[in-house]
Amino acid sequence: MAGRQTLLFTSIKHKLYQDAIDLHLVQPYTIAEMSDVLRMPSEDFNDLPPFPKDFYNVSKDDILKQGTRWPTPDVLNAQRVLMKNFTKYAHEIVLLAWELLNNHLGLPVGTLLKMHRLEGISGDQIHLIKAPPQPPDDRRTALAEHTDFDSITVLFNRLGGLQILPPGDQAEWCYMKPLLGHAIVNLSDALVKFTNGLLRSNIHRVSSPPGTQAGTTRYSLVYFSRPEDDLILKRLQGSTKIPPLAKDEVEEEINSKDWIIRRGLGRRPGIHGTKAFDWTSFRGSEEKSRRINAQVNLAQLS
Ligand SMILES: O=C(O)CCC(=O)C(=O)O
Ligand SMILES: [Fe+2]
Repeated sequence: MAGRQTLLFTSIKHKLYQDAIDLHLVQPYTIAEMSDVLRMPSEDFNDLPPFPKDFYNVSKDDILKQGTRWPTPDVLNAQRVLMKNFTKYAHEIVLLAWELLNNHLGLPVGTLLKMHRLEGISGDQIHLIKAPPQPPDDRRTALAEHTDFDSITVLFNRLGGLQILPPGDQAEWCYMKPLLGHAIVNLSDALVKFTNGLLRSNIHRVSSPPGTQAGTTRYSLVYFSRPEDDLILKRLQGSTKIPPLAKDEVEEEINSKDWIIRRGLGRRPGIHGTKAFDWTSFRGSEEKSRRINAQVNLAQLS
């Protein structure tokens, strides 16, 4: 873990890395063809929109043939075996993280794992991003500041550009340098809910890659692990480390599927009209995660 409060794991060495590279090798041919399907509007409403890039999401349950089969471009259908292997290996990393966190939090054995089973129906996704080089006079943010709306994100990058914002009001953005043979693991918003803010969501953004890397197309391969669809996202029971709710606090009753839809589609003007640009109604756990008005006893993290 790269810091108790940041709760961002680096250094998970795994045979998965070769699969990730294999998948990257197909991307130059695939993403360009797939990209129009899920294009998102700008997330950055106060500034220039992030620099244009292509991305595409592939559902775990579709790839494992256990859920909805989505219309898929031929170029992706040809890679189903590779995607299936990648999904299984990425999920193994996620299970390892659950074991570690479950122990760390003192939860009953298997609590987190049972909420994120490979065979459980969930919003887990492979997320492919292709970001072209930006001109030297336009090195604006490529992906705006955000937290991920999942439980854990496993991230394979070969180029730099990912930056994280540590906790605290004086915090400054730091680059995360990708290490060969390693994945980066971010903790995300569902864990903030499950632990009532004890674990923080990693606040991150993507800038134009540093130095000479800025001249190269940047591919990201991401696995989003999400709670199973029917689970209600609330503070978990059974750990003495997870802080109690505030007096009279009532948690909202929302299941994982509806929460994902709210976070994922909330910013699409085609669905929500101008309300889509009301960032505050769809944002993640930034306030709790920045710990500026910390209500969480950080000593409990040890
Ligand atoms: O490309 C990256 O390094 C990060 C991507 C990311 O944060 C995301 O897709 O949510
Ligand atoms: Fe992200």
